[in-house]
Amino acid sequence: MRITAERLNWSVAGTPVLRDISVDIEPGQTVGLLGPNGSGKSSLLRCLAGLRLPEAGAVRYDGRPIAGWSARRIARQIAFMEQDSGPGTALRVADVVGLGRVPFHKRWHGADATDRAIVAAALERVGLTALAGRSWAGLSGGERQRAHLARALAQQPYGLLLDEPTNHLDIKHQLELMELLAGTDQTVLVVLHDLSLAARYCDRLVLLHHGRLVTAGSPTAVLTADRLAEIFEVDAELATDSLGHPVIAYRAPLTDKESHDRERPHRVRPGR
Ligand SMILES: Nc1ncnc2c1ncn2[C@@H]1O[C@H](COP(=O)(O)OP(=O)(O)OP(=O)(O)O)[C@@H](O)[C@H]1O
Repeated sequence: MRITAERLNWSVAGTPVLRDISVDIEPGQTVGLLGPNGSGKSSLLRCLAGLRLPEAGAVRYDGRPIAGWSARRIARQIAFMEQDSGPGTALRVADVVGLGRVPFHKRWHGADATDRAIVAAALERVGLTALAGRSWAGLSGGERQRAHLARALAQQPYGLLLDEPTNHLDIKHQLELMELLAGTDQTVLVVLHDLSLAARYCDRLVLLHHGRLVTAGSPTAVLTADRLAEIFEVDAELATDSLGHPVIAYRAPLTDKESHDRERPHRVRPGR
């Protein structure tokens, strides 16, 4: 599925959060959404998931504008895994993952054998089969994160929108998650703070700053030492490891002055 944001603008109490953002994610691509804290990544995902109504612009799935679509209709197309979301109830893990099947239930009907098989397969895919019967409340942060991914997979969506899904995951599970995302033929937009993971696993990267799109393109085109200095305010070195994977070594945070001294014309400033 192609997911498109077309000149999106969204603000809170008159303060612009997203400014004229256009992004086009081709079917089957895994795209990393990057940017410093507060740059608008979660807000953009929420607009793309139909949870925020942009003041201007459009969100399209396969070219069709989603304005006015029901939550159920959207949930049959895309799954959205939010940051640190959780039912916070006494549900079992399998019940939480089963919530991913709700958009497909017939009216007044609960889960059937097909739903249960899909939930079991999703739990297996994230390595949580053994915890299916456990109470949600007792899960660790990383287990919850994997269960949320299983819920999103159980939706069998055409598109996946994931907000920092590697939070709480140990390194093995981070790599497994990224391999799953890179290997799926679903369209994926994933918010990541780990720039090395993003560079290694994503087909393309989209970089936001102060609610604006700075650039979008291949990892090598987007992640340059100058951009890391100007946008993320760190002094960093980009290299390739012995396996050929891109790695970013951080030398130090930059002071405001040092970062401004590296400023280039493409730097996005608040209020412009
Ligand atoms: N509902 C809201 N009410 C008030 N301010 C909001 C709301 N949603 C977003 N914002 C503000 O908009 C800006 C962008 O927030 P957003 O959560 O999209 O950033 P982000 O890039 O996902 O940040 P982070 O990396 O810290 O998760 C922030 O300054 C945030 O405080």
